[in-house]
Formats: sequence, structure tokens, C-alpha cells
Amino acid sequence: MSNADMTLRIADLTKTFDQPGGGRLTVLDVPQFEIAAGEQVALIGESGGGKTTLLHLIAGLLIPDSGSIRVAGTELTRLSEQGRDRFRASTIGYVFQTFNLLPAFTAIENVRLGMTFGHGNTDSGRAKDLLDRVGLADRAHYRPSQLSVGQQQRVAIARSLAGKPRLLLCDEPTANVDPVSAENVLDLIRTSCSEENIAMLMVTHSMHVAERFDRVDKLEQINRAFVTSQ
Ligand SMILES: Nc1ncnc2c1ncn2[C@@H]1O[C@H](COP(=O)(O)OP(=O)(O)OP(=O)(O)O)[C@@H](O)[C@H]1O
Repeated sequence: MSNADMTLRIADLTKTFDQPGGGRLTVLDVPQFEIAAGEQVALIGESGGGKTTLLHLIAGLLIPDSGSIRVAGTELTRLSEQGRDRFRASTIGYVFQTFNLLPAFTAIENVRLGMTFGHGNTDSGRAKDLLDRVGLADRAHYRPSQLSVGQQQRVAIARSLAGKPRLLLCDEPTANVDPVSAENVLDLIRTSCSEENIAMLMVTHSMHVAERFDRVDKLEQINRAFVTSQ
């Protein structure tokens, strides 16, 4: 496929960390990893293998030792830290296992924050639509502590979509919610990405989640470095 058809294109990526006992640990050595526009990919792998590290690199929260990371045609490794922050806000959505909502703000304010970082001004209509889409129109003015855990995760999903990202990164988004909410969360993310043609990479430990995806990649298959904490 051509560059234009690829939302994510990684080449010859390496990432090492200092080890507490001295020396450096190579966590990632990925010759090639690509996600096409609108494609949905589940990433599975052993604990400590480097899945979260890979998501952080793609989000520009970490920088690699070497290699190339292109997201929607932009080479992240050429951007400054500020440039990466700006690019992330406008182009990448991130759903965390632990939601990361701001406790002092209501549901709708949390969703709007996903836009302020991206475009400077907020679109109240879209924030409302997103809360409606995740089934929380009647909870718009509740703070996170006044919401159930599953509802908090749905607010976090609405926030991640607020800036109209091209790529959504999800790190175990169903790990902390009950099985019924997990199904809802998964459906919601997948449907929202399909509707807005957002490419998506979801890290999961759950085979139940992974088997819902057409494409399931094992980190061990794309990563020549092999690290495990088990
Ligand atoms: N800042 C850091 N400094 C040193 N080592 C680190 C750092 N961050 C991660 N590592 C190491 O990198 C490896 C990969 O960690 P990472 O969190 O990416 O794994 P993971 O596949 O997401 O694991 P899990 O499935 O358990 O969440 C681990 O061995 C970890 O100890």
C-alpha cells in the first residue's frame, strides 16, 4: 500500500531503557509495523514484553533510540517535544486502562478538554453528541467520582474521540470494568472508529477481546527483542 493509505508506518524502531543494576535493556526492535487507514488491530503479548512502550512511542510520549514512526504522514521523530504534544492532541486519541479523567471536572468538561488541547476552541455540540453516543447524555454534569467505573471509561472514550483523531491507541481499556461493561466499551470503541474511519490499535490480555478483531498481532512476532517479566 502507498504511504497515503497507511495511518501508522513504523520502520527499524529500537527502544532501550537503563536498567537499575547498570547496562541497557533493549525492549523493542521492530523492523516493520503498519496499520492502514481505518484498520483495527489487537496487540497481544507477554507481560513486560513492551506493548505499553510501543503505544507510548506511537503517541510521541517516548522517543525511540533509532528508527522511524510516521503517523498520518508525519514523522514523529523529527518533531520537538512541544511539536509532538501538539501533534498528539490533533491526531491521536489515547484510552488508558485507568481512564485518567480529571476529577475536578464534569463529564462534559472532561470531553471538551480532549478538544481544547487539539484545536484551541471547543465544539460543545460534538461534546454533547459524543456523550450521547456513549449513553451518558444524562450524566453530562456529573464528576468522575459520581460515575460508575464503566461510565468513567465511557467518558474517557468520548474524550479520546473529541479531537477527531486519525489513530486511536487503547491500552487495556476493558481491564478495569465488569464483563458486561467490557463488551459495551469494546463495541463502542470499534463502532466509533468504523463510523469515523479511525485506525485503532488495542493492547489486550484478553483472548475474548482479541478474537473480536480481524487482525491480531503478537508482539513477539513483530519484535526481534525478547523481554518478559515472567
Ligand atoms: N522507564 C523505564 N525504565 C526502565 N525500564 C522500563 C521503563 N519502562 C518500561 N521498562 C521495561 O520495559 C519492559 C516493557 O515494559 P512495558 O510496560 O512496555 O510492557 P507491557 O508489554 O506493556 O507489559 P504488561 O502487559 O505487563 O503491561 C519491561 O521489562 C519494563 O521493566
